[in-house]
Amino acid sequence: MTDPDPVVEAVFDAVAATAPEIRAALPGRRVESGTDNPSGESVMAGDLYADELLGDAITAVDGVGSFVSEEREAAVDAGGAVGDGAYAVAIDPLDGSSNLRSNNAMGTVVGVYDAPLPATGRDLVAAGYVLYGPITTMVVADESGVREEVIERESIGDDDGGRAVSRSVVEADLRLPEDPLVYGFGGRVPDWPDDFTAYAREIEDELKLRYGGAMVGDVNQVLTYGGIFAYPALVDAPDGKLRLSFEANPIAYIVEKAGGAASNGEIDILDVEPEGVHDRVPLYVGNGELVERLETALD
Ligand SMILES: O=P(O)(O)OC[C@H]1O[C@](O)(COP(=O)(O)O)[C@@H](O)[C@@H]1O
Ligand SMILES: [Mg+2]
Ligand SMILES: [Mg+2]
Repeated sequence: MTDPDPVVEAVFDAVAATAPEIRAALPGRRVESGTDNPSGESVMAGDLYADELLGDAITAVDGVGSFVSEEREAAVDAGGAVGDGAYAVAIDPLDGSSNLRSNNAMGTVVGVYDAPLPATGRDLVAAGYVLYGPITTMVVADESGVREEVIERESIGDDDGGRAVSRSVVEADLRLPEDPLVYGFGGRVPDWPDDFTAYAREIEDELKLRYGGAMVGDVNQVLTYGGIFAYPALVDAPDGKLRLSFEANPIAYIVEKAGGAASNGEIDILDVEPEGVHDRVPLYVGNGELVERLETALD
């Protein structure tokens, strides 16, 4: 067992401390902000708020040299030299924010890289996500494995401004169950390529559909019950929808550390070479056997 990296721990302390604040701020931020992000998608008020809070909290961590967000065009210089003692932290501040209006699950995704971005997922030293479900949980993966914590506000007293947060580890060694149960595939079925549709038809016969429209929630179901999540290549969008640096790489890192696999349809997600920090990539992630079958089906 390797000792925890203090910078990684401080990053996830910052994320955990921010999570209840983000959650508490959502009720008044279920509307569009009027701006588009670098991926050309409409930004919700909740996206902007989460991005600001997390940006402030993460850039304040000693040992973070650079902060990059799905909602920002350029990296924020946080002080240290990335790759030379400092890390680059990439976030999707609010994942699944189209679920804000319908009050369904959402998340925050975090990747800690030891190389300047864009970098491959092999440069991740840790990754995690917060899931704003009926309870707030945080899953963190690093070299030593994957754990799940429950995050709660400890007190709403005046002394601490309501900011004290407790973290309880509820699963110290999270592993993907061997027998898969659920699947969730994004995109409109008519937009799926024929080879993926054929694969989906097989999976529909074997597993139970669970799709909530937030990658973090859908992947968390796969981690809990076993199965496969995909946001596939689409006929008119061969790179799919999800972003490599902020979404696919951190999720691939977590699921692989939990004993599963992640692919872009051809190779391990973690080996995909990015051209830019906002690149998109198809993502197929879950039990190894299901991901291998998918790769064969897309040959
Ligand atoms: O609405 P669709 O097409 O099902 O897309 C859902 C996917 O888009 C996302 O919401 C994209 O993430 P953002 O909300 O961070 O842009 C994923 O969480 C989810 O898997
Ligand atoms: Mg997202
Ligand atoms: Mg987002």
